[in-house]
Amino acid sequence: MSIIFDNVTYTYMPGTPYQRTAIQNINVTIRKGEFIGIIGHTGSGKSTLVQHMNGLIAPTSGQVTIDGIDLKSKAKEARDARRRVGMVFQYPEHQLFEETIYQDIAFGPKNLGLPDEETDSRVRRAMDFVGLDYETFKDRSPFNLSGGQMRRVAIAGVIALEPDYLALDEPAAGLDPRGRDEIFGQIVKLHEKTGITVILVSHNMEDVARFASRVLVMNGGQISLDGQPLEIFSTGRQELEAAGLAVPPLTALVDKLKAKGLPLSNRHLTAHDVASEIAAAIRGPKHAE
Ligand SMILES: Nc1ncnc2c1ncn2[C@@H]1O[C@H](COP(=O)(O)OP(=O)(O)OP(=O)(O)O)[C@@H](O)[C@H]1O
Repeated sequence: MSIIFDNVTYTYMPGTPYQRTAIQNINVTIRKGEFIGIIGHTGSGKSTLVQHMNGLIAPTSGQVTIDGIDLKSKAKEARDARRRVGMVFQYPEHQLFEETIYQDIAFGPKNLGLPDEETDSRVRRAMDFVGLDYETFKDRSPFNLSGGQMRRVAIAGVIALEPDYLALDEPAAGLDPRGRDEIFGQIVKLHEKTGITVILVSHNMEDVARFASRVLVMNGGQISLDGQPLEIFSTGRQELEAAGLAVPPLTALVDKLKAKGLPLSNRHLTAHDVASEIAAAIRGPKHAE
């Protein structure tokens, strides 16, 4: 069970003066249950890559398959496969439009033709996952909420479709630190409880180091690094900098982690330790955790 990119290249507006190849010869397998972070400089191809995952755009050449099904196919099974990937875009709250929070979250399941009872239980489960109390919020307008709450409603709408894969493009963009923590806390909880595969695009290396068990670094439309957070943020440092990404000094961190005898393959310890050390390096010794 996986999403497989087989030699995928995508060119915007081919044959025009504006032609632009955004991703090139991408070969990557996203296995079920992974929590993948995708980082890279502006314009490196992150969004283009992610939009292939639910067939929103189709490769100019190469193939994307989900659980063995070619997404480009017109067959019903390909449509079903595309639905297995929930997509949360930047500022998803801009897509809220119903009068109540309930109606907004129920929109997707209803559109799938699910019976009211099933729709209702999905709305309840989705609200629970994003930490919105059903009775308190169901009849409220989605437009009288804080930025973080609005975003949670939007994410609940995607979760209510019960996808196997969840791709999020900068889900915390524009939120304050509390809002960021809320959103990421809910995503991590969802991942841990349901085993949903998460693909997280972010400019924020701290977030990626904290939550992802695998990191892909995009540079010039290609995947220049693919590995565990500790490898990427330490040994991959030169490549990160070549990709225009500023990385806090980590040599000391790596030595420290090695001295602690942390198993480099332990994803929780590794990712969490890297994150808190990065946070400490950024904030300075005064606020070190
Ligand atoms: N709709 C489009 N039409 C033409 N070119 C596009 C389009 N969308 C993206 N591009 C170009 O494709 C390349 C990759 O863009 P993409 O949005 O995938 O990068 P990104 O890494 O997600 O960037 P950001 O971090 O700014 O969101 C860029 O050069 C961009 O200008």
